[in-house]
Amino acid sequence: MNAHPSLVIGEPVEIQDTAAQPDAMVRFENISKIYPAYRGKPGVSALQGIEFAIARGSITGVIGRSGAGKSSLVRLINGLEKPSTGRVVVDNRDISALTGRELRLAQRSIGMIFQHFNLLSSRTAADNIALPLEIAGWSKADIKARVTELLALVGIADKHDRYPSELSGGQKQRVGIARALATRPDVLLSDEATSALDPQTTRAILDLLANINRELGVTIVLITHEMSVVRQLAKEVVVLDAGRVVENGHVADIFTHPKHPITQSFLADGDSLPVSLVSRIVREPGSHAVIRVQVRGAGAGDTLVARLARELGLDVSLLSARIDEIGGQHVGSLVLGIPLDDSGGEGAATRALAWLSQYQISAERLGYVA
Ligand SMILES: Nc1ncnc2c1ncn2[C@@H]1O[C@H](COP(=O)(O)OP(=O)(O)OP(=O)(O)O)[C@@H](O)[C@H]1O
Repeated sequence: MNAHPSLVIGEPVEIQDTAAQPDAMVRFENISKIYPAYRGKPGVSALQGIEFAIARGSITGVIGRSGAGKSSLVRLINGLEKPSTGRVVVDNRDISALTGRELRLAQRSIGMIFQHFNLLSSRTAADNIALPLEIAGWSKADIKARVTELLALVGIADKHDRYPSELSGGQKQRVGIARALATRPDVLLSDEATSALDPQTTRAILDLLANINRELGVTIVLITHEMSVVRQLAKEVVVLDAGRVVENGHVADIFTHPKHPITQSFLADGDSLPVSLVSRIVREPGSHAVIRVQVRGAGAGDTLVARLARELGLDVSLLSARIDEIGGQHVGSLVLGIPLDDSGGEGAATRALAWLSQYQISAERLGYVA
């Protein structure tokens, strides 16, 4: 029933022979999570019948609408929450059974990054990164060496003595990533880590996470409500709805043949790009700047590319186009390639963005293609 043998999802619940999954880093076994009634508030059944595994070294996206149970699922992985039924096995240990010192030790091998970074404002970047090492009892000399290494790894070696208030959102998240990796975890949990960042910075942070996965072999579990984030980074995706896994498998399979209405609705959100195009978009200047234009209304986009090309005298390429009819309106997006100048300058792309903005057409720069 599943496209990928390491992901086994129940609906109805299919109990996996765990011996057949020697490479599972995280295994959810018959998990449910019920938050009990509290001070007159009714109990909440946040997760039911969760049964799947996350392969060692993989990048798995967990996507769902608000309240679907994503944060509950991720807090079960690092033992911040206990399941109401079932076990969560991380690196062959039942983390749900651990308490006290044993749990704290296990948590050192599971790093986490957050939407709002969760840095201490009174500490410099270096001292924020040092914190988990201080707690783990490392010597001052070892901490100093490790922090220098981590700052370089996340590309902010020059921000050692900066306070969070002196850093951009992307730089703060780099500090958060370095802190999460400090104790050399096997698993990195990302809870909406790019939701507060602009598209360009999001892309840079996702590239950094991809490098970390490739170079350090860290298993990444990525919680998000944005399909574009899953599409850019994850190889596997798990779609959650109302506490249940409704679809899972390879990202490319799920995106080309979404079966569940929730998955289809994520794809219709307008931020979707063909997988083949996403894999071509890079951050370093290539031959064309890539600009996504949102179009809306009768005949949306029909003449836009031709007008843009004619009025600005540009050789505009249409890299992708998607127009849906929603409630009788045409809504969609065009992805355009605008050639860089001979010297690699972005004058043409800047003029195109100004032209679009003059007509109140919303547009964003996604990166470059070679
Ligand atoms: N500590 C808690 N006590 C009671 N109910 C909770 C608690 N944490 C989460 N819930 C409830 O459990 C359900 C799932 O919440 P959860 O935060 O896991 O979803 P989510 O997909 O991460 O949502 P969001 O994207 O809004 O953060 C929701 O109905 C939520 O109100």
